[in-house]
Amino acid sequence: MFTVSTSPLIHPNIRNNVFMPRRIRLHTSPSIRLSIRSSSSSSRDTGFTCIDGKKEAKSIRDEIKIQVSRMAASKNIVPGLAVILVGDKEDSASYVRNKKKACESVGIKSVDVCLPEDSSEEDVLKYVLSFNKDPSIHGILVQLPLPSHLNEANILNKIIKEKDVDGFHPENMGLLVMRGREPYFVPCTPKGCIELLHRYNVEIKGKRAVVIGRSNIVGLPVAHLLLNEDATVTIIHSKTKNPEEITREADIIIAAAGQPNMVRGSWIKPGAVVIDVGINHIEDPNAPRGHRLVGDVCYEEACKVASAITPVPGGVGPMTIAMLLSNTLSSAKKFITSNDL
Ligand SMILES: NC(=O)C1=CN([C@@H]2O[C@H](COP(=O)(O)OP(=O)(O)OC[C@H]3O[C@@H](n4cnc5c(N)ncnc54)[C@H](OP(=O)(O)O)[C@@H]3O)[C@@H](O)[C@H]2O)C=CC1
Ligand SMILES: Nc1nc(=O)c2c([nH]1)NC[C@@H]1CN(c3ccc(C(=O)N[C@@H](CCC(=O)O)C(=O)O)cc3)C=[N+]21
Repeated sequence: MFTVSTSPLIHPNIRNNVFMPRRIRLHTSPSIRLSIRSSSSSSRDTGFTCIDGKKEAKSIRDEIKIQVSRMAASKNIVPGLAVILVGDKEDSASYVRNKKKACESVGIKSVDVCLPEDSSEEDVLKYVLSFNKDPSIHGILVQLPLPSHLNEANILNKIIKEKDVDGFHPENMGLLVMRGREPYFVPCTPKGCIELLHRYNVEIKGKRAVVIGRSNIVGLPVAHLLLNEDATVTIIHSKTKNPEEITREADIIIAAAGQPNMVRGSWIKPGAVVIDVGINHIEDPNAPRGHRLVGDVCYEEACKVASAITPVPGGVGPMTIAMLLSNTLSSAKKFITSNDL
């Protein structure tokens, strides 16, 4: 069960450079008594809290917008993000569109390169190397997954770590998992998950956390972030036997398996906090376009057992984009500092 703290909302364990820069932490989310499931940011009587990622992401964007305009006024520098998309997968294209819109909303310059599906590694690398050198670009993102003929590692390794706002470069990942070291950038989705826990005042230290999934993008880095926050962490993957027995022990569950509705109500300890990272399109003849988005957690069941849960959509997804903007802004700040030296 979680201990209660009403104020301050800023978590005492936060490590400045790893999560949001302190000045961006101006949030005013409700402090929740997760342990007794009584007070709530939602209107339900049960004490259940729907963790509003959309709202938190908006407040982060508002703060970033202020900082971007100050940077433009005082230093004449506009943070720049380059996104490379190879192929025409609809969900990738839609993510890139959302990100572009978010950049525009805060005044970050966004440069998109859309390459055909049959592009060679050299075609992609040409852009990566050119953005590496471009002083107006502070962050580079290569949209994943890449078409199967391309070697993802070869391409991601070529993004210089100072512009690796996705945090996927092996050096950044290495620094993330080493004790006492800090990466240049923390991957956006994991960072967004932890940021939501902080913003809703969920205590992590000493709690049992279970992460479902061990991918480089989500599962593995989020497990290390939880460990850095002194949680006791267990990772479940596709070969794990009886996962529900493990999740039932968890105070915090982070589900990132890409399996629609995998986590049932019966998998969750009463009062646990559940972060649902999954983005799954399922067919639904009643939905406007014949399909709808669901997470990895069966929300209808989970909300009867958990004390708090992120919805899909409107949970982790918008936070991922907000963290990308935050990483891009920090990169531009570091660029200014290094040029001032
Ligand atoms: N909201 C957001 O901002 C984001 C959402 N996503 C979503 O999160 C989900 C995960 O993404 P990603 O990490 O990239 O996916 P991957 O497919 O790369 O990894 C999935 C992980 O889940 C594990 N897994 C798969 N099936 C099961 C199962 N039945 N039981 C236990 N573990 C299982 C896999 O295990 P193994 O290693 O053994 O194969 C693997 O480690 C997807 O739905 C994706 O769309 C992703 C990024 C951002
Ligand atoms: N290099 C790279 N970096 C990534 O961070 C990355 C990636 N590749 N490839 C794909 C995944 C997926 N991902 C999402 C981001 C936001 C939403 C998002 O905003 N979702 C909205 C819903 C959007 C909709 O309605 O389709 C929500 O959950 O509310 C979803 C998914 C980032 N990824």
